[in-house]
Amino acid sequence: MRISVFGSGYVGLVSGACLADVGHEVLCMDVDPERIATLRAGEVPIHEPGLDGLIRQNAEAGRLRFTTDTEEAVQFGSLLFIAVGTPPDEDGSADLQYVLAVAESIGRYMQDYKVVIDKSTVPVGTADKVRATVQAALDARGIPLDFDVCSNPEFLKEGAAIEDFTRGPRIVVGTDSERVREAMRECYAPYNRNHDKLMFMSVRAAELTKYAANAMLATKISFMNEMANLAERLDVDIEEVRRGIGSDPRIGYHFIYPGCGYGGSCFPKDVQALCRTARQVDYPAQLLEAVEEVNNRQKGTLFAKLNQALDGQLAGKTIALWGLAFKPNTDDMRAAPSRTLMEALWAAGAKVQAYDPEAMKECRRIYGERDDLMLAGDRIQAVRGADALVICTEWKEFRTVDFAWLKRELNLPVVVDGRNLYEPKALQQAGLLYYGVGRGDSASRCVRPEA
Ligand SMILES: NC(=O)C1=CN([C@@H]2O[C@H](COP(=O)(O)OP(=O)(O)OC[C@H]3O[C@@H](n4cnc5c(N)ncnc54)[C@H](O)[C@@H]3O)[C@@H](O)[C@H]2O)C=CC1
Ligand SMILES: O=C(O)[C@H]1O[C@H](OP(=O)(O)OP(=O)(O)OC[C@H]2O[C@@H](n3ccc(=O)[nH]c3=O)[C@H](O)[C@@H]2O)[C@H](O)[C@@H](O)[C@@H]1O
Repeated sequence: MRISVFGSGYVGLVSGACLADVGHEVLCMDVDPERIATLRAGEVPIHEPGLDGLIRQNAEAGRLRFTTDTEEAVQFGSLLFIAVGTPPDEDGSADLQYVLAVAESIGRYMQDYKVVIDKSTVPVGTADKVRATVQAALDARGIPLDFDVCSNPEFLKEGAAIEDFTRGPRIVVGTDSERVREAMRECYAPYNRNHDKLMFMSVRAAELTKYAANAMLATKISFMNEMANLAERLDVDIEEVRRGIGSDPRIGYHFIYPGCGYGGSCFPKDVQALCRTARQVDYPAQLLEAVEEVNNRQKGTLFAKLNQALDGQLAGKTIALWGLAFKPNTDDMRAAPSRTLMEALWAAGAKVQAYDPEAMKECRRIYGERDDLMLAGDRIQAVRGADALVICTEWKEFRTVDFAWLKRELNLPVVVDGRNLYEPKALQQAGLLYYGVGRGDSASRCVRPEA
């Protein structure tokens, strides 16, 4: 099939490359000329494991192309995927301007029947707005052309995006049209061989399914962070509790890792947008509002622990920071807990020596050159001369540490572990003061972020 993808970010590029890989002819379009030039030069503007190779192979095979030409992209595909950003508006609701700009272009340039597919995460009712926008542009041209709009939300995770796209448990399609059902069956047939993963439903149900999935996962995390904070005050190790509840298949082990709060481009904005939708229909979503509140508080927890460990004497101190990305295997720092921590440390007059395996360039782009930020070449350099160490991201290379070495390097023997990577006893035996999240042995050192 001929497929155009509007928006060549995480979702657009991964979807485009994966669909090309199973034999479709794909044209990825983006309004950012630099991004398209980079892609045409054979480079990938984001860090996503496996994506470089997939793009290269399919571009070389001529199945995957890139353009900034909207008209060409509208006319190329019979399936037009919208995968542009839906950032939060000032009031927290999803900003649909990019989605509707694509819809307007589709109406302006289409010459024959198209299936318009909303892959961006959009509030319930957006497909109607997309349909109205395409129709208005067609009406302005005075051309009666047929088209359908469906919802096909994306559930991939950054860092495992290709695996999630190609082997995800379900493909949700919201439509009431048989013609669309057939087109989507054909599009996803190569991913739908062993058992039928396609789930057809109403457009509005598909739109809400996406928010409900993210809200559920975010709720699990905030719930566990709440339990961790409680465990800390009750002298219980939350890691024992996590294993205890995860073994119940009704609960499961996924998404119950306590930590320094969820970040990324999606959970924070999607929980906020769903709260906003709820308020618009006069239903204050108390649970969701609390999920967000707990998360915001949790993001302050590392600073609070460090501040307490250093008796409020952060001014002039140098803090080593391992992990800048909002999670491992990505360079993405959007809403990352590391940013909340660094900004609080700077405000308190401390310096940061940071290292991340992938996000150094992104950190430099966000914060530029500053006297209170040293970007280290590796984790060892980040620790050298520092007073204390904080871990914000659970990259594999941070899991194994010689604690005796760490004790020798740090001026003060303080380690704040925002991802519970270590066994408290091992650090304590090495003479380090260990602060995890909800760890029994550090229970006496529980800290209220707001304190
Ligand atoms: N990042 C993720 O892991 C996931 C994101 N989503 C959703 O998918 C959507 C896209 O997210 P990302 O790929 O992360 O965004 P992104 O910010 O990485 O990429 C969006 C791209 O769209 C381009 N763009 C903006 N206006 C355009 C237009 N009129 N025509 C063509 N391109 C245009 C931008 O230049 C940018 O390159 C969002 O709604 C997001 O919530 C859904 C699942 C996973
Ligand atoms: O809509 C989206 O964009 C995507 O949002 C999330 O994916 P992503 O944000 O890439 O990353 P996650 O692995 O879900 O992690 C999000 C945040 O939660 C944190 N987290 C995750 C799991 C956990 O147990 N504890 C925890 O604190 C991570 O550290 C990270 O900061 C969802 O997992 C995807 O299914 C969804 O498609």
